[in-house]
Amino acid sequence: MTISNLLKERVRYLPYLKKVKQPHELIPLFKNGQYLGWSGFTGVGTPKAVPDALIEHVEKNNLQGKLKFNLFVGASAGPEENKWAEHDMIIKRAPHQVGKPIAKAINSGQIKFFDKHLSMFPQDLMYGFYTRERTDNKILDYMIIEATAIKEDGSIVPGPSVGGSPEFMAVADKIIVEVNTATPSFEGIHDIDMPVNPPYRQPYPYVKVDDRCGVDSIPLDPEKVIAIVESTTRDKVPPNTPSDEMSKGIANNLVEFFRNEVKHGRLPENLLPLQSGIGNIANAVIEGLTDANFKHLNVWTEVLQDSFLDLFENGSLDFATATSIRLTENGFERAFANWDSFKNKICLRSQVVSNNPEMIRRLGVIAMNTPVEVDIYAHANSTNVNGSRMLNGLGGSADFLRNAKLSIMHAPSARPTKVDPTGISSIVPMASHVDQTEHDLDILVTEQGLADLRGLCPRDRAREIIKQCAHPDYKSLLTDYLERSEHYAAKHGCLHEPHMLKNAFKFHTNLAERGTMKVDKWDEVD
Ligand SMILES: CC(=O)SCCNC(=O)CCNC(=O)[C@H](O)C(C)(C)COP(=O)(O)OP(=O)(O)OC[C@H]1O[C@@H](n2cnc3c(N)ncnc32)[C@H](O)[C@@H]1OP(=O)(O)O
Repeated sequence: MTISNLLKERVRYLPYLKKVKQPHELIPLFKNGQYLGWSGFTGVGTPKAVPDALIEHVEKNNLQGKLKFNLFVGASAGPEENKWAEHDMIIKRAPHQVGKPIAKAINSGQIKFFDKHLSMFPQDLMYGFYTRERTDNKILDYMIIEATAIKEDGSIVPGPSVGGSPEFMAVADKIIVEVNTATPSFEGIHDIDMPVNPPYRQPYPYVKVDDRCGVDSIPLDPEKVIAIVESTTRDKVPPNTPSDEMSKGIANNLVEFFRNEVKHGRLPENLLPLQSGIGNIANAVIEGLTDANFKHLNVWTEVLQDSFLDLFENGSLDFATATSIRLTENGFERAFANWDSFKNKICLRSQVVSNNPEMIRRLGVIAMNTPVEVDIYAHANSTNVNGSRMLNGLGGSADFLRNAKLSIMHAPSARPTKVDPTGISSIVPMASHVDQTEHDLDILVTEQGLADLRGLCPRDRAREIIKQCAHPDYKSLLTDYLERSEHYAAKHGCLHEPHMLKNAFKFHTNLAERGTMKVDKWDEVD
């Protein structure tokens, strides 16, 4: 078959050129029930050509629900996994996903999804934890990895994400490489630690965000590679919602807090390495830091979103390391336009390193993530609306929030429903699902204010959260809940973290029944 010049330029290990195939030629390899690993993290660096060819095959032959896979990706995979969900092609999925179709398939029970700390998922997969039911001793049947180049020794240069690819490749029976010739080569920006299982694992030696001690491509046994496919589709990340008064309010409160920490000597003037989560609010908070005039900032995070480009461009940010650069199309254009200077200021690592508790604690990272809700005692829900509807998954939020020097959660104080513009309070009496505990969180911030929870007992914490962070529509309701709970608990000798269990989820049941968390009255307790 003809091989494009672009592909020949990118594939520098010549024996692979004999393995170049069209995606549809690979269809017979795929059988119902197989275990697949994909590269990618937060919708970038994922394979596209082979997953798309499989969708076409399923559509053409009416195989929906008959050709299904156990699918593992470092984090979310973008439009392809959503199309697979729509075509009922996924049996099991882990550890994180984003998109309405896949969330719908999970919440309808069609896909068996489990979410796991992103620092742990790849190693646990390697341990064979998730394939215990297999009788053939295999872990992954195929790993499909997107590369932006292949070096002379056959090793793989990933694109804008590393994610779990090193571990997935290590345990894959066979590997299919999609070489993306539409995106520039990312050669030189990766620093990859190859997986080693206990008892032989060594400490990660990084003491600064820009340290490099790994390799710049993923080595592999070339015999495992069964096909090279050219891919000509770029990653497509939807635009972020522009920041508004609410997100600017959150950012301002945070900036004031950081300045005060610097003033009191608890943070250096250039702060400490920042981690910022995913989503619109996280993006807007980083936007807010752009105007704050901090200098020589550093970033140790898992995902870089567009707003980090502004921090680089205005000279506030010296260096950023992550496992994924999840830029919008416009963001990638901006990055590629200044690629030569940009690529020296970033480094992409595998997710077991970017999210590693050892590194996060050693570097004193400042972690900032968005919850679904936080309760008055600072237990936070990052994943399940009303305790049961999965949004995206835990992701790396707990990797960072458990181990950071400062663990910060930021959220709007209220969100709208169809019937009430402030129908959902982000502060609730009891979290309907807990991902981050009271033992993890230091700071909670909304556009209303910032609650510093360090060293406070649960009841003081509750008063601080209600006073500083709750929306005015909910302050008196939450105070009423707290005071009634204290009255009830005093009688029963359980005043440490008082609750009225009968009423603890009244906000949530009211929301389900009436579209608002504004409770009319509490159930009697004695
Ligand atoms: C890859 C990584 O792991 S990055 C590291 C951090 N990772 C995480 O924190 C993972 C968990 N967190 C998340 O997935 C996100 O931060 C979220 C979903 C909690 C918030 O995302 P944002 O985009 O900032 O907030 P936003 O307010 O737009 O909410 C997103 C959706 O969740 C819904 N939602 C959020 N909170 C609630 C709530 N309490 N009740 C009902 N719906 C809610 C919103 O209505 C919105 O739904 P829509 O998409 O249908 O409009």
